[in-house]
Amino acid sequence: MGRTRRTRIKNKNVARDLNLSSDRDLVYFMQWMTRNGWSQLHKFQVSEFKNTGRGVLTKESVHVGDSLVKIPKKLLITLNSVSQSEHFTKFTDLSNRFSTQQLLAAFLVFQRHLAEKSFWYHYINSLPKTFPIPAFYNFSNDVPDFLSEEISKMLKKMREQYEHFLQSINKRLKCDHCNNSAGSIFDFESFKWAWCTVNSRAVYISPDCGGNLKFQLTDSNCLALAPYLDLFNHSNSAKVKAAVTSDGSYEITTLTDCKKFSQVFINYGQHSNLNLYLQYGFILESNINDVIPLSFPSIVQCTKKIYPNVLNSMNTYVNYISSHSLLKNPSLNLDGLSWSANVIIFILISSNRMNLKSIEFKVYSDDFDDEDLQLIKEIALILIEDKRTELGGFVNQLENQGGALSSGDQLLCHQTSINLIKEYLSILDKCESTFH
Ligand SMILES: C[S@@+](CC[C@H](N)C(=O)[O-])C[C@H]1O[C@@H](n2cnc3c(N)ncnc32)[C@H](O)[C@@H]1O
Repeated sequence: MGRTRRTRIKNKNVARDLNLSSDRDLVYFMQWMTRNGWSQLHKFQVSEFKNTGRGVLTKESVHVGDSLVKIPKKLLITLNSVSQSEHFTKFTDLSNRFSTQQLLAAFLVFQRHLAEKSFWYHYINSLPKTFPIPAFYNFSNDVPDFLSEEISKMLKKMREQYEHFLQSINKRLKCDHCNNSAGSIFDFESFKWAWCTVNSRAVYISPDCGGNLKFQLTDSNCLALAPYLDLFNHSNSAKVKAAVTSDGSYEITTLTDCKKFSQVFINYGQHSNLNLYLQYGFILESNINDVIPLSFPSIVQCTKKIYPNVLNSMNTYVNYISSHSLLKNPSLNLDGLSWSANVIIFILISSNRMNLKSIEFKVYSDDFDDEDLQLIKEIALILIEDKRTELGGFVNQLENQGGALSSGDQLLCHQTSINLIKEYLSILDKCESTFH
């Protein structure tokens, strides 16, 4: 192959991303950051990537130990910023207790409504208008139960925080800026946008960094929005260190190298795909942190296929399982069964052959003999086959629904739910292979 053609093919693979540095909102945003004490530490360029959407590309090599970003204290939105805003605090009844996320979200709603009058105007303009997060689209009716339960929980939390905030403000009080009432400024749609912004973009800070607060909190004050840092996407292979420097800046140092002209990732933490989907609206292929959650009834149902009487003699054992938190997060994963799934199956199949003391001894000494392991394996293979059938059905059902959706992020959210389940199917194959 000639050199020119080889180069062209190589470039085709790397150069699919779109340079966003001349995007008007981003230009104003960077200018505002610079005016307020921020400076670019590397030749970074905000770009649109084919697989991950908007993120940060580096035009030079970045090495272990390099600082990626340093966001000045003045540009961080913390509860201290919220506390200091008299415009905002005058609406709220300070005898109430709030959560950090609730206050940051409400503050963002208020700042967005101030438009050009807000110090954060250019930051707010740089934020996405919609999110490919299932709770943002109220997807809970169109997806399998295990997903809709999680989405409903998230929606419920968001709703409750909104309702509670609304009850804690003087709704009739007029805003000095626009003369509208507080009740009309803090509408649910704006709150939902702000809540999803905080949920998918806030970083953890030490509670001490928040300063003196006017508010009483229901949690520890440990979240902040960090403009520009929140343009970095996540990868499991990225390793970073976060620290608040002596001048109060929020600094991220990379513990992995980044090649010239590649995307610079940070790490949001060790999340399963379900968690990534619910909180951030994306999933990772072959995610090492991924697991397929199992419900206790589904384990019992599969066990009954070989041991039909299993539940009849089991009240003591079920109590034992519940009281020892063994029901916590049973799952299938790339290495087989999680510890709790293993133990639940073992207890279920042993209830007719052993007394509780012997079972307990085996569970806590992890002393399963070949016969035990063979019996557990038989149930595990049934569980895997059942899950495969169930998940295959969900994929078909979701693929048939896709046509009715129109908006970009809504479609993306729908496609991600299909990809999540397809990833589960591939985990099942790997999980099964550990038993052969
Ligand atoms: C902190 S923001 C990162 C910047 C964001 N992409 C933007 O355009 O502003 C987090 C959001 O970025 C997206 N994201 C982050 N990492 C991703 C990844 N590896 N693949 C796909 N989307 C990702 C998700 O939409 C997530 O909710």
